[in-house]
Amino acid sequence: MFRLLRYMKKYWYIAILAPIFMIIEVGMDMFLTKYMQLMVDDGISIGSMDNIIHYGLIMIGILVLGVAGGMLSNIFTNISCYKFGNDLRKAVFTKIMDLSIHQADKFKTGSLVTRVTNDITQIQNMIAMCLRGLIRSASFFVLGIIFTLSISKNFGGVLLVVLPLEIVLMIIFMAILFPVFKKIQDKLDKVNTVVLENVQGSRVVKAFSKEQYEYNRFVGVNYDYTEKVLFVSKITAFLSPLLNLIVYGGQIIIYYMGGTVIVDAFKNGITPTLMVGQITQAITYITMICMSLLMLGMTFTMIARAYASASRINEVLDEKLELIDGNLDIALIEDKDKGTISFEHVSFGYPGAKEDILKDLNFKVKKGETIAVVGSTGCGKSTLVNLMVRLFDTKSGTVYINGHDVKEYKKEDLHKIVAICLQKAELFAGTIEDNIAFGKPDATLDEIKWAARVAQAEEFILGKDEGYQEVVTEKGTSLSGGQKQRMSIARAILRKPEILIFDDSTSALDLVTEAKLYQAMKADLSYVTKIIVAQRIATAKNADRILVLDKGVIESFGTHDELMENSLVYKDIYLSQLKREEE
Ligand SMILES: Nc1ncnc2c1ncn2[C@@H]1O[C@H](COP(=O)(O)OP(=O)(O)OP(=O)(O)O)[C@@H](O)[C@H]1O
Repeated sequence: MFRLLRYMKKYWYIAILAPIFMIIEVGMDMFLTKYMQLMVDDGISIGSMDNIIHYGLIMIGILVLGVAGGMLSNIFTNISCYKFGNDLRKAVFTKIMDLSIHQADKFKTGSLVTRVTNDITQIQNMIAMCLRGLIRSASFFVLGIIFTLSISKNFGGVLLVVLPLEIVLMIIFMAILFPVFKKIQDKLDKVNTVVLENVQGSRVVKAFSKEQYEYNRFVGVNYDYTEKVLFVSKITAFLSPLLNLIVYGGQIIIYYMGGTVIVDAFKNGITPTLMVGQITQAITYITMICMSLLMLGMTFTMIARAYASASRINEVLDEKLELIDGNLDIALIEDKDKGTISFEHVSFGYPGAKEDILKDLNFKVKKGETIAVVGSTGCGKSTLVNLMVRLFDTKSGTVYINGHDVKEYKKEDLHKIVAICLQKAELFAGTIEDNIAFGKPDATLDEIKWAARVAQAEEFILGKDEGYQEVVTEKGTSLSGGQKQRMSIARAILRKPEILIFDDSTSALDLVTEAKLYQAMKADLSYVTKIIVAQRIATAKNADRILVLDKGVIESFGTHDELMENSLVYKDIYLSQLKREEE
């Protein structure tokens, strides 16, 4: 956990002011109690109005200083803690963005959300508690003991009984509670995971009428989480009254001891060594000491909870990045290599899978060529193109883009050269213009319109009430599947990459629109190398060459006519689709 405190380093000068002002507040509280005693014993008891006014004015001054100290302490605590939380959240988020897809899958989305939000809040609260509460409680505790003993050494005996009892009680409670904190965070992960899955997949849930099933799943994980949290609150609910019992016990003993001294003095006609005000003062201190011990206990509970959260955050921060950027200067890429792709002995398998999905692939693509990738579903087409944008690294062999191993590139540079349009069109909350300009925020409206025109999106965009300014939701519910695909195509085109990849990105377009799209791309993007993953032979047929994947290997690679002659797999797919169309 201490490692995470490095994010506090920048704000140490603000953080240090919080306990300083807190000590002022505590000091003033102590003095206030002292002046209350003087007010009783040296003012009210002897009927001196002058002393009452004198002590009253001092008490007002002390109060003002105490309140100011408390307020400033709160302000500095909050500033430093929120800034710490902000920086830590940024660091964890950045790390999450750098994780490979396998690594993100390993943590699960719901758990990553809990870590960035709730876990960081736990640490933030713990630091606030330490800056304010720990210093406050520790000061009250130490000063309380000193002030109590300064009234009468005999009260030390009361502390010797009360404090060990309280400490033992708290140790028992902590031992019960500490192991539960990690479990609470894990249960919260599960709640977040189910919520996220349902928000992301709400259409599927509705389409399959699985609302009740999903509701039951949510109720299950929510119940588990609530059970754990309730367990902690039930235990804590016992702690407070039990501690109060000990405090009241201590107060009764003090009343008894103090009362005995005063009564004995009256009986013997001598001046008592203790005054009424001092007994009240001792009672206040004993309560203060016990309460501060309770607060210390609470602080340790928060430290334990934050410790569990910190280890979950460190798991993310310590995750060794799989995809480390290279340092290639893309300005040095030779013109003859631009727009080329080459796979040399490339094999790839997903972690944990028994067999490789891609086995020893070798092929080259020239600048400006249009290559279609076909094959049965699940044969590895998306995996193949994902290797070109380095969403994963190969298990063996090398993928060359523009003549350089993809590992040599900085991710940002590689994605300037290669743009991919993923199978599932993802939109973000914002206008149509924002969504198209996502990959090139400085694009002019003319460029955006050009990209939309090539992507065959202009017509439907202009049909919207607000045109390019029409607001779409994150899930793009106001757009059809084909419209979303065309926006996502426009987004990739706008970047004017050297290599453009469509991963089954036109599956929702009718054949006429698809043909128009490829025609427009041929006219406006002839210099761009295009890789088109396609299910439909009608899409693949017009490509310069077609790569047929089968059982992880390249079954054949050639033009439509060549493949119709030489490739059994291609011919099979072609004939089955033709038959389906005829039927
Ligand atoms: N993240 C992953 N982890 C483990 N296995 C995966 C992962 N992604 C895909 N696979 C598996 O790898 C294989 C190839 O998947 P891929 O998506 O590349 O196939 P595809 O040919 O594009 O399929 P489709 O035509 O249906 O889109 C499939 O068997 C799939 O189950």
